[in-house]
Amino acid sequence: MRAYLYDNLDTDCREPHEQNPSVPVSVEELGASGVLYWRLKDENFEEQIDKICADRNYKNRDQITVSKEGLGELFDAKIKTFFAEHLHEDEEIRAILEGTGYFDIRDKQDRWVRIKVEAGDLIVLPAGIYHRFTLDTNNYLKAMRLFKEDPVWTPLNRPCDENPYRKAYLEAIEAN
Ligand SMILES: CSCCC(=O)/C(O)=C/O
Ligand SMILES: [Fe+2]
Repeated sequence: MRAYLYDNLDTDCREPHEQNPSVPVSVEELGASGVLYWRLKDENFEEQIDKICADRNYKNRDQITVSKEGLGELFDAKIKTFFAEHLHEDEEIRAILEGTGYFDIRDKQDRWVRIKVEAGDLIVLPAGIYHRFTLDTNNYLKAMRLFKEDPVWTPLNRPCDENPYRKAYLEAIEAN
């Protein structure tokens, strides 16, 4: 995982969009926005996932392959939905199994922070954070999705500042 400020240029979102000079963002800084990160080791990948699930009460899981082959005729629509700025009323928890991609999150100052993920990364975006996702130019990512309850994925597109989960999120990071 590597995170940095996004350059905001209006070009292909699958390009790195790293500012020049780069402005790196640390795991601690991501933590200030409520984002959690673990690097999972190959040797006991499943055990580590199981422990995080037990500790954080994640009861369900499934897998998604974000690629033309994996999503078939839904690919273009899904890619568009993933990259529209949105929030969820639950945590978004993704363990990357194969491939690479980018999660962009809005930091406390409402700047885009780009998080490059690869196999072995587990990332938790808190409920209420504005974010989006895109593949990179490799066009392939396979992830395990973890859920506290039933596997539902409902994006609420920005603006939804009056949403109670958005308000709770802002209060939590202010108190942080
Ligand atoms: C890498 S999983 C697909 C993207 C997704 O589920 C999501 O919510 C993006 O914000
Ligand atoms: Fe999302």
